[in-house]
Amino acid sequence: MPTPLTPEAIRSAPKVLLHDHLDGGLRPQTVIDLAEESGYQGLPTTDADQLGTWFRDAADSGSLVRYLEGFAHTCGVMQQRQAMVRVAAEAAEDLAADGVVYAEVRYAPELFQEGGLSLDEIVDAVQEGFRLGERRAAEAGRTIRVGTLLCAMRQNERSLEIAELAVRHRDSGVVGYDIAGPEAGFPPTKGLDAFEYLRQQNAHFTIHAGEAFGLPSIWEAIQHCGAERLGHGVRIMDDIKIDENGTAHLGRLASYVRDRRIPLEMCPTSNLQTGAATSIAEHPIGLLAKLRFRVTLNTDNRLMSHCSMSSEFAALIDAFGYGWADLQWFTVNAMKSAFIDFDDRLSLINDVIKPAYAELLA
Ligand SMILES: O=c1[nH]cnc2c1ncn2[C@H]1C[C@H](O)[C@@H](CO)O1
Ligand SMILES: [Zn+2]
Repeated sequence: MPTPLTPEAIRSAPKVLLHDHLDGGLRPQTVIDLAEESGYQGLPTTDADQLGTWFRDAADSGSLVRYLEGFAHTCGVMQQRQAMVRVAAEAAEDLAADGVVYAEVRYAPELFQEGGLSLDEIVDAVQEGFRLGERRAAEAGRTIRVGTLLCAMRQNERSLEIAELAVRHRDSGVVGYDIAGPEAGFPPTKGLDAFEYLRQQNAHFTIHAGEAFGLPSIWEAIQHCGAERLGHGVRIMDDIKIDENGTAHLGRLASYVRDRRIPLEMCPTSNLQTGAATSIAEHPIGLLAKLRFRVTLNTDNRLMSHCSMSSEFAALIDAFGYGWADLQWFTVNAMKSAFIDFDDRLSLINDVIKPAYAELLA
C-alpha cells in the first residue's frame, strides 16, 4: 500500500526547488529582528503574525509590479553583512525542514549595497549563510545542498557586472545567473552582452520570462539570449491551442520548448497573486505536465506567497489528483534541470530521490 499523501508524508518526501528568492523567503520574525537591529523604520507592523499576513495581502495584488513592492522591506532590513548571513542560513534550514534536498536560491546582490557592502562581500556573506544553514540542518538530521543564482534586476543596467560576479564565485557555490524584476518594458535582450559573456564562460543561466509578458519575452529569452531554463514561462500557453476535441496543438515556440526539454520553473501560487493565472485548478501547470513539458514546481517567494514546496505540492494534489509518482516526476525533472554537475545530479536522483519515492509508492 502506498503511503497516504498526508501533509507530514509530503513534507518528509525529498523535494527539489529551483526557483526561490532569498529576499522573498524571510521569516516574519527575522524581518522584525533585523529592522530593530538596523534601525529600519518602514515596517507596517512589528507583530510577526500580522507582518506575515501583511506581506501576503500586499502581494495579492493582481500585478507583478505591485507584487514586487513588498521587497522594499525585506531588502531594507538586509543591508548589513550579519543580516545576510542570518537570512541565508535560515533559508537553508527552513527548506531542509520542509524536505527540500537540493535548492537553488536566488537574489540580486545589487539590492544590498546601501550599507556600503561590495558585491563580492555580499556574495561571500550569503555563501557563508548557506553553508551555516546546511550544517545546522545536518545537525537536525536533514541533508540539504543549496546552490546560489545571482540575479541582475532588469530595470537597472548592471547585468554584465552581475554576470561577471557570478562567474567569479562559480567555484564557491554560485551555480548560475538570472534576470528578475518587472518584465513588461524590459526585454531580456537589453542585457544581451551579459548573456553572451556567460555563454563564452560556459556558465549557466535562467531568465524570468513569460510571467507578466507573453511569447515575445519567452522567444527572446531562448532564441536571443540562450536561456537554459525559463523562470515561470506560464505564457507558453499562448502558443498552445486546444481544439473542440480537447486535443492540444503546439505552435513552433511551444514545440521548441518541449522538444528541447527546456525546463519551466513554474510557481503556481505566485502566479495567482500576480494575475498570471486564475486558480490552481486552471493553472497551465496541469496541462503542461500532461503534455510532458519539462515542468518543475517552485515556491518563488515563500514569505509573499505564504507557501512552501510542501504546500505547493499539496495544492496540486488537491487540484489535479496527483499521487507519489507525479511528485517524483516533478522532483526528478527539477533535479535533471539543476545547474550543478551531472554526476551530482545523478547521484541525488539515484541515491536520494528514487529510493525515497520507491518506499512511498511501495
Ligand atoms: O516572480 C517574480 N518575477 C520577477 N521578479 C521577481 C519575482 N519574484 C521576485 N522578484 C524580484 C524581487 C527580488 O528583489 C528580486 C531578486 O530576488 O527578484
Ligand atoms: Zn521569481
